[in-house]
Amino acid sequence: MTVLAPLLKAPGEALVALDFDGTLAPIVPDPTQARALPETAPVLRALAPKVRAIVIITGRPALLAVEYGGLADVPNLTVLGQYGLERWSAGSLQTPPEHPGVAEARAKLPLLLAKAPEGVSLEDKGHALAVHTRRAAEPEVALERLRSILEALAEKTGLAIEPGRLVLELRPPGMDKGKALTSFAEEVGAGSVLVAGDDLGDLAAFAAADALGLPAVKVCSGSAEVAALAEQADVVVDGPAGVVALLAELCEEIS
Ligand SMILES: O=P(O)(O)OC[C@H]1O[C@H](O[C@H]2O[C@H](CO)[C@@H](O)[C@H](O)[C@H]2O)[C@H](O)[C@@H](O)[C@@H]1O
Repeated sequence: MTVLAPLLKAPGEALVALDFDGTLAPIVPDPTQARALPETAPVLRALAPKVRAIVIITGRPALLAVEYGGLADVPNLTVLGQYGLERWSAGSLQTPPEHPGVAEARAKLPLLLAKAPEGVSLEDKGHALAVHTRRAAEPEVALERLRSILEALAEKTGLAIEPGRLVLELRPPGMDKGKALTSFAEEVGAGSVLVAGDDLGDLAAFAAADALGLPAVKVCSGSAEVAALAEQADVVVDGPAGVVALLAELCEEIS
């Protein structure tokens, strides 16, 4: 029996919830160069009319996920960006006012990062600040060295630390992918859910999928970098190519 069976009893009620980086877009050294695999948008366009809704829940700003995914013309698609703070659908973006701690952290970070190893970079997402170490010579070492500095800054500015794949983000507290998934599933009246992710931030979405009490399929986009998500998954696929293949299979299985 296919792992997709929980969705196939009433596929028109299924909510398909997808992460972006590492799940639809292969991980690359430079965050500005990440792009969804070219098969992604066509598969989502074909799947959209067959399911209740498709939602992308991402740490990225919603507009960037739409742009980097080539997703602007996918029908029935909502993008919840910045871990659920932002919402994009049908070409329109809702975004909240900036948390005051972000401006404070933005002002302090250049000095704090002045002595960071070469290759450490800052991604300013407006609502959050991400410190990346993937391009450092020793990425894990650099990340550990920065952890206590960034934790202290988060505490001082009222922000939360979001750990990810060779990244530590300072972002407003209070929202996470689990809360975003729960409220969206309730809003659309989902009868089942497929949730796919690759990183620690997706653990909350996996837990929310369990807590909804609906038939659910939790998909881990596998990598050597994150073990915790695979342990919670119903199925581990081979990175973004495996995710898009599974979505194509779902599309085909729904007659
Ligand atoms: O929730 P997601 O869609 O998974 O976004 C999480 C963060 O992903 C991005 O960083 C990751 O991908 C980069 C590009 O492949 C990679 O260079 C980096 O090492 C990864 O951590 C993104 O840059 C962040 O803003 C997202 O929050």
